[in-house]
Amino acid sequence: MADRKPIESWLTDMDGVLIHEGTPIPGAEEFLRRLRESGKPFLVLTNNSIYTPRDLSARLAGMGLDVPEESIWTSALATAQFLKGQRPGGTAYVIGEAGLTTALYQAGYVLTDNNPDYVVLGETRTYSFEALTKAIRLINQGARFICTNPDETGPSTEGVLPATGSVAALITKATGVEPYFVGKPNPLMMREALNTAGAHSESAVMIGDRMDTDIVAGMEAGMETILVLTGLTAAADVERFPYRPTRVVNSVADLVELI
Ligand SMILES: O=C(CO)COP(=O)(O)O
Ligand SMILES: [Mg+2]
Repeated sequence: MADRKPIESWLTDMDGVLIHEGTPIPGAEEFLRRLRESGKPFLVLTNNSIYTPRDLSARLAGMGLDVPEESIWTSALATAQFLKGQRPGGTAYVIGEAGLTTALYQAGYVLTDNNPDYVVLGETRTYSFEALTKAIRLINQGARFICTNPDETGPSTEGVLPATGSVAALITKATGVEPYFVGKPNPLMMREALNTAGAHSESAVMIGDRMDTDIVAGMEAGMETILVLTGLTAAADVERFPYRPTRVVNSVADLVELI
C-alpha cells in the first residue's frame, strides 16, 4: 500500500483466525510466538463475549496458544466500558456468560430483572426461552437494548454456529426495537483497542476472517487490513463487498514473515 508506515502494532481477531471454537488453526502458535518475540504491541480483539480475558487466556493456553489476559480485548469489555461511560452505576438485565456479567460488575453495574436501565444481550451457548421472553418484556417496558456483537454466526470445525446477531434479530422481531451493537465494526471497539494496545492506526494492522466486522472496522479506523481465509469469508466472497482488505492470505501462517 502506497506511503504507509511499517506495521508496528498488530490487532487480530480470534475466532476464525487463531482458533475454530476449541481447536487452534495451524500456524497460530508460531504467529503468536513471533509476535511476542518481536516485542511489538499486539491485541486479540474478539467479538466473542462469553469469556473473561483470564478464562480466554487459559482456554487458549490449553490449545497451545500463549496470549496473556492483558492482550485480550472482548466485546464484553467494550460493552461494559460503553455503559459505564453512558450511565455510571446503571442497571442491566443480562443474557450472556461470565465474560459479560463479570465485565458489567467490574464496571459498577447492578444486574437485575427489576426495571433495568438496559437489556444487554451477549454470546452464550445456552439461550433460554424464559430469558428471551423476559428480555422482550423488559424492552417493551422501556429498557434500552444493547448487544455485544452483530455476528449472525460464528465459525467452528463442524460448520457455522448461530451467534448473538441472530438472537438479537429474534428479539427485534418480537419488539420492533433494534439493538445498539458495541463490538466490531463499531469504531468504539477499535478506538478502545488501539488505546489499550498503545497503537497508532497509521502503523497498525487488523487481521480478521469477516469482511463485515473485522476488515471494515480496521479500514474505517485507518488501519491496514488483512483477511484470512480460515474463517467465515471465502475468497470468492471478497469481490461482493464495495471495499477491499489491504491483502488476503490463506491463514495467519502466511503472516509470520511479515512480523
Ligand atoms: O464470537 C464470535 C461470533 O460468535 C466472533 O468472534 P471473533 O470476533 O473472535 O471472530
Ligand atoms: Mg472471527
